[in-house]
Amino acid sequence: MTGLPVINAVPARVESTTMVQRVVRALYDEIHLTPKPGLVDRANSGSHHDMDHELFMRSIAAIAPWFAVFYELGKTHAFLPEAVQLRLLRPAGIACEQAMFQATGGVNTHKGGIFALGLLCCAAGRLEAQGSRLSRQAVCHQVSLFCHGLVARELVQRNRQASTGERLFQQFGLAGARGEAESGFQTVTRYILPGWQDEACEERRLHLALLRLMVVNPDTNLVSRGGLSGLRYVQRSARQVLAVRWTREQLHQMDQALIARHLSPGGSADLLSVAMVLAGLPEV
Ligand SMILES: CC(C)(COP(=O)(O)OP(=O)(O)OC[C@H]1O[C@@H](n2cnc3c(N)ncnc32)[C@H](O[C@H]2O[C@H](COP(=O)(O)OP(=O)(O)OP(=O)(O)O)[C@@H](O)[C@H]2O)[C@@H]1O)[C@@H](O)C(=O)NCCC(=O)NCCS
Ligand SMILES: Nc1ncnc2[nH]cnc12
Repeated sequence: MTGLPVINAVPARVESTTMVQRVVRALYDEIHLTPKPGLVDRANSGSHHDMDHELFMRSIAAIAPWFAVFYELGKTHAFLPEAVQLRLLRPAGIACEQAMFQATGGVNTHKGGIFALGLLCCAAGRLEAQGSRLSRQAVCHQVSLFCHGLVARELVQRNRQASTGERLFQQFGLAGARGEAESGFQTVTRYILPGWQDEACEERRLHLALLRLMVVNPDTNLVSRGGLSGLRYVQRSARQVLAVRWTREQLHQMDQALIARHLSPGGSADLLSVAMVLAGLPEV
């Protein structure tokens, strides 16, 4: 691949048409959403001392062009077995992570987002090269086929504990981003998309989806920062907010509570971007 394709930042309010544009739009919409309990947004840095809104914008600009690469790799290898696709994708995924780290001075802003959204772009490229229509089910099924056996290969059998995810699997049996991808983003398709239209207002729709994700997602970020008690605290807090006709003030109060506990549901932020992309696809 000579050079990187130019991806213009999606102008505000332009309806995304391609999967790559949907993904880049979702990354911008996620960081724009404010407030987000424990997470970086336009108001504050949440529970992060090493990143802010501007750093996320720099990170998105650096990784955005790579989603077209992931899409093209899906097209190029569309007639190879799904089982080899992740191995063929990973070098580009790691190169994209390096572009992120270069843009952020070594801070991990979008590692999970690159993995999840990169897989979605690759799945879309494969399906479109095969002449198939994109649907939520078809794209998620492709991702689960790409990642079949990933948890067993990389987490169960792994004895060295290199990364956060690998350590947390050994300690708590949580499969993190790998398990979510291998399931075909089941947390999103089963618990978030069915109620996507429960709120008419776009901002409340995203807040509702994020709160619901915090209730159900076994977020390894929360566990790496606060153990299982940290995860349970966030799940309980989100459930309490959802029990009433919540307001932005309640979200702000939850934000302050998570910041005080240094808790950040970064995995749920990534899955919110996944949900935005999938919600834009036809169901079948
Ligand atoms: C496959 C990998 C991406 C797995 O990476 P890792 O071994 O670290 O495993 P996980 O921790 O499970 O996942 C990494 C990130 O995924 C997000 N995440 C966490 N839980 C979930 C979940 N249940 N579902 C989905 N996604 C989840 C999370 O990312 C977000 O949080 C990060 C920012 O928060 P912070 O607390 O500051 O994070 P740090 O502590 O700084 O992170 P560490 O550096 O310490 O880990 C930010 O990344 C958000 O995105 C998890 O951090 C990886 O091993 C891999 O293979 N990468 C190569 C790329 C690739 O293969 N691509 C192919 C397709 S393009
Ligand atoms: N807004 C955000 N804050 C912290 N971590 C994140 N990971 C993805 N989006 C994030």
